[in-house]
Amino acid sequence: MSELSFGTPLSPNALKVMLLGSGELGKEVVIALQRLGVETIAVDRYANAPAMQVAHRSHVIAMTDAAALRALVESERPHLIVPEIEAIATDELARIEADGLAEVIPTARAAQLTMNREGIRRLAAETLGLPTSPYAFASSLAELQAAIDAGIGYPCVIKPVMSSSGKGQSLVKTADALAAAWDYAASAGRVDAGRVIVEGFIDFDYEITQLTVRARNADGDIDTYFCEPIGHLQQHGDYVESWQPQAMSPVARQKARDYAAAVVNNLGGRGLFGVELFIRGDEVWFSEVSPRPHDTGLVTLASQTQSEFELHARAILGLPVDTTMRAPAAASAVIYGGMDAQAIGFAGVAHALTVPGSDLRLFGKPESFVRRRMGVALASGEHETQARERAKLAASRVTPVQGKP
Ligand SMILES: Nc1ncnc2c1ncn2[C@@H]1O[C@H](COP(=O)(O)OP(=O)(O)OP(=O)(O)O)[C@@H](O)[C@H]1O
Ligand SMILES: NCC(=O)N[C@@H]1O[C@H](COP(=O)([O-])[O-])[C@@H](O)[C@H]1O
Ligand SMILES: [Mg+2]
Repeated sequence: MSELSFGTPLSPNALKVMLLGSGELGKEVVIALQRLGVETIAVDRYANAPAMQVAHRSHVIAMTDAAALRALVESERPHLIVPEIEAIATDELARIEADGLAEVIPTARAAQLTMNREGIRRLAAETLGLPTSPYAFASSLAELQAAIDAGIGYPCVIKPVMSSSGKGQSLVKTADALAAAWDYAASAGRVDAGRVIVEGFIDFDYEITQLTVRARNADGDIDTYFCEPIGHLQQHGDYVESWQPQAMSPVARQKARDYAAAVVNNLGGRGLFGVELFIRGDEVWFSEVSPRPHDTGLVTLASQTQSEFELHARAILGLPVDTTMRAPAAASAVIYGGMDAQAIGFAGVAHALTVPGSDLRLFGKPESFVRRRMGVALASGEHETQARERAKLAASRVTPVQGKP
């Protein structure tokens, strides 16, 4: 990489970073960048998104619109472009990178491959030979049925190729539920690409996110760094609780690191990656990877010396990183909106924060949905059980309400 020079925000020598996607994860990345004197530009599909509330300025565009994306990058001329969500015109990012307009984090190719489940699954399973669930892709209900009949079988998991946080995802146990799953994938993904992945169901003991960082070492070369494994619980394909560290057998722990390294080193570039893995005994399956901070990694705000957001900021800026923990254990528990309403309030915040070792993030999303993540409770503890109990107790004390609490 060419050396990035740090300057003064809002001046001609500013080091400028543009986030594509401005949710809760981007908000923490912006805060980390601001602390290092970086000028930040937050972009999303709607106004007053969380990261927009802390960035120097913001823009509302359709990020899947290649022309709109190009025009914005040409007018802002950021040094780095940081994808934050799974709904971006990544082919245009590749052109922007090829034209030398800006550097895409971690690389435009990584953004392209991971934005679509087909790209990353074929890379991991077919190119790198990592164990994954059995899978097939389908562009019609008939193709989907044929793939299941040809060997995937039931139960299986059906997901739109472009989606995240479980949007459009179904667990299908019998053939009569298939048509509904196809329709749901088409209507509820982040982008309707008219295509789904169907995966054989893996009956795992537990699942983890292996946060892995590609960052410069003291000699200026890129090294791979691992965080302690993060265990998590998912409901409807969306995370509800996470904790760190997750206890693992030595064999599974080493496989997790090996698989994570294989994937992130193929994707290349600099930054933090969230590698999702399923574990049963000493067996490990690769599931997917985010080439950016991961929602389950919100726990690192309470557990690590440098949170996953600080690690991402440092890595992309070419700075050294420290992946050690600062607490014996920590946990996070999600706070959902629980209602469809604009500008909701939150009751019970002070009571929540009386839980020992607890902390809170309220994201400030302008609109709530029943299953929209609006905040997260964090807690440190002596061990996993204590940290999880504390985080869940703190989260349960925060009550979303209409209007003012
Ligand atoms: N093949 C599978 N077998 C068993 N469980 C699965 C399978 N695929 C997905 N799941 C469950 O559903 C969860 C969400 O799946 P996945 O990570 O693919 O969706 P996502 O929409 O990308 O979610 P996110 O953006 O939150 O990572 C997984 O963490 C796991 O708990
Ligand atoms: N699993 C990926 C993930 O958690 N992404 C995070 O959720 C935001 C979208 O939230 P929204 O759907 O509530 O707008 C994204 O912008 C990102 O911060
Ligand atoms: Mg996932």
